[in-house]
Amino acid sequence: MYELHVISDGIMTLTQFAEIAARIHPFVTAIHIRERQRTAIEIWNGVQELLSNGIPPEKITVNDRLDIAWACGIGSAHLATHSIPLQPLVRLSHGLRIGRSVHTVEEARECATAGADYLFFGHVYDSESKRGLKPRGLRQLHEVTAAVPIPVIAIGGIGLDQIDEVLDYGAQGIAVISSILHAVNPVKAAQQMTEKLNERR
Ligand SMILES: Cc1nc(C(=O)O)sc1CCOP(=O)(O)O
Repeated sequence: MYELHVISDGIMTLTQFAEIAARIHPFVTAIHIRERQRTAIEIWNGVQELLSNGIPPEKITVNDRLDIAWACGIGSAHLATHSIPLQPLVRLSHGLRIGRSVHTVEEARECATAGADYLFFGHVYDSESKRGLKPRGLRQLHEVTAAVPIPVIAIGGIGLDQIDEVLDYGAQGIAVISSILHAVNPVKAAQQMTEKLNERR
């Protein structure tokens, strides 16, 4: 089953994000709070808003903060290149699904060996979030997917029209910010993407 991850944009409030999440969660695999500028208690409160809006805990992910994931009893945590190393965390994961963003084949191999459950690879296409940085492209996506035995989720500039292509290049799903959160109708966008992913199941 191909995965659809939706990530907070770091711009809207977490209350606004939780309102959108409440409407789109039936169509998505994971809802990520990725808010580098926010404090632990703000992220904690964001998770509580997601939970009280009816998002199942197993669909909620926080970036970089395994402590918050553990304390809130949610399903997963997602680490970045600047996060602490995976290996000691994996030993302590207590059933948490742990993802990791990677940007090279080498990093992908290292993180898979260290015990990551899945990877994000990007940015595949031009992305507003990575303005001025050259996208890594489909060929490198394919190299990463071929190099590791765990699911690789494509990220960066992905909308409905890119889904077929990234799956053709080996991605096991997609992760998005703008094509759902900034869509005129986020529910319709999430629904269309899920339908497209399910067609390819
Ligand atoms: C959060 C993030 N991480 C990336 C990476 O390459 O690791 S690209 C990205 C931004 C994704 O936003 P959009 O779907 O709007 O392009």
